[in-house]
Amino acid sequence: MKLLNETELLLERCYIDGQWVDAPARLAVHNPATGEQIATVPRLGAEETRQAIAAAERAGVAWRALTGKERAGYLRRWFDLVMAHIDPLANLLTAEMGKPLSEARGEIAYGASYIEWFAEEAKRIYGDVIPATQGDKRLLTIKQPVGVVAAITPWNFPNAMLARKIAPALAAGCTVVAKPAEQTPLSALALARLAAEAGIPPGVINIVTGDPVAIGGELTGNPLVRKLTFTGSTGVGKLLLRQCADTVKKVSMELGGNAPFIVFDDADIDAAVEGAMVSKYRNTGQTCVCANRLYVQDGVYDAFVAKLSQQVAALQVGNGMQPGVTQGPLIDVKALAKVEAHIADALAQGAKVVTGGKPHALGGTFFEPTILRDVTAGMKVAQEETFGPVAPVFRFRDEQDVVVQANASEFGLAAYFYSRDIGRIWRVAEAIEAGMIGVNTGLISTEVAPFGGIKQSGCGREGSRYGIEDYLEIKYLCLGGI
Ligand SMILES: NC(=O)c1ccc[n+]([C@@H]2O[C@H](COP(=O)([O-])OP(=O)(O)OC[C@H]3O[C@@H](n4cnc5c(N)ncnc54)[C@H](O)[C@@H]3O)[C@@H](O)[C@H]2O)c1
Ligand SMILES: O=C[C@H](O)CS(=O)(=O)O
Repeated sequence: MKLLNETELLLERCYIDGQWVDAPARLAVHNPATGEQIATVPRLGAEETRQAIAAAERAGVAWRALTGKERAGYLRRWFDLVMAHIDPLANLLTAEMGKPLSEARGEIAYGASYIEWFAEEAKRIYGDVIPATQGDKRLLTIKQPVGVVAAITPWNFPNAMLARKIAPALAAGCTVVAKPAEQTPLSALALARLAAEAGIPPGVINIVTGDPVAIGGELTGNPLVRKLTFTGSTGVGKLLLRQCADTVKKVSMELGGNAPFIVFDDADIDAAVEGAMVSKYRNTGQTCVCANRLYVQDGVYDAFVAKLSQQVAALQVGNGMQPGVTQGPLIDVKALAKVEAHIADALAQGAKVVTGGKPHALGGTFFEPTILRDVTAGMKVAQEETFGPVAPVFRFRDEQDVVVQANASEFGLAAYFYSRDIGRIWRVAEAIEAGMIGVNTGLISTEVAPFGGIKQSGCGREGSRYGIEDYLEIKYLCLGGI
């Protein structure tokens, strides 16, 4: 296997129809830890997107004609190449997004696990033979690829969110035109470089960087695109849903979250603190499944806050490339301003800072890991996704009270709770309105389980044996005259 170095994986051109495409108009890519410009990529628009869609349409003819096993072979080689390049890919990811290198390596392996998973699922796309109701008929179904898929992805997991979309699409026989977030295009371009190295034919994967509105307008309006898969904020998701309506596209939406994290008085408090740390502060609190609201029963509230505070104090804030750093910078000044606004709003309504609460002494977009106590439902930290290292800790009285509080959100992506009472575990797991629930754990994401939300956190599922269905159409065949 030929290994590419970091320079070969740092692409500053788009990938369309197997060609690396340049353009004079540029988008700058910055390292959020230092503010330095690390690269520029083409600022493309609707015309180049049209060309990419046409290329995907052309490539789809041969790609869908392959057997599932043949497509699996390509995906397997791509997986092997991604894992063989985990170090340069992680360096690129940390440079453009800021997360600590250890988390970046974890993300590369996590994204690759979806490629591996769907390399296997590609061989298991089954139809049905249906018992006919008339003697001269034979009924069956077959599953066929949707066609050209548009993928739009966020900056917080620039590798894994794209792999989680391209892998099932290609496994199903679809082709893809993807637009990564303008803050973090390099991971997507590096993935495409390795896909080309794996022999995935030109036009099967296309990466377009540039003006999100112009590119998104073409991806959602072009009738050749038969499906949109989006991961990002609920606001943008709603806009894209509306834009897809005119051509009635299939859609998958992985949107915002506001996860409740509940600690009952019968919980293992040390385990709950450990779970809160990973759920709240992973990726510096910039994940869609982060604990956004921590609810602790009255009897263990003070003990939990004290233990959590000790753990938070041990977090190391800094440049993600430095050994030992566990909290990187926020992605940009807009994200920093939102965190500050949420804290100011909470303090104005009576909350107290237990630890942190202000921008870090390092400056830039670094922020002190924060715990707030005595918070209430009317605060922004309860109603909105903070998307930063802030843990607001709410009190609650009893099971019924906390389920009502937890469900008082338009979001329903992830939720977590800690209890050692099996009856309570079943009652609360069935009552909480979320697509995914962690019970006595703060880390739930895996390629083998269905990832996705309900309510305004989205529709569809990624990963698991369900994830490929969103890229397939079921065709019913009725054979008469038998
Ligand atoms: N549910 C999930 O799996 C999941 C995963 C990661 C992030 N998210 C959510 O994403 C949000 C943070 O990511 P973000 O700030 O990148 O979200 P965002 O919605 O601002 O951007 C996401 C993507 O949409 C693009 N975009 C923005 N406006 C667009 C438009 N008008 N037309 C077309 N494309 C457009 C952006 O360029 C980016 O590529 C949070 O709300 C987080 O919860 C959800
Ligand atoms: O932020 C969104 C990601 O989906 C988080 S996870 O890595 O899949 O848990």
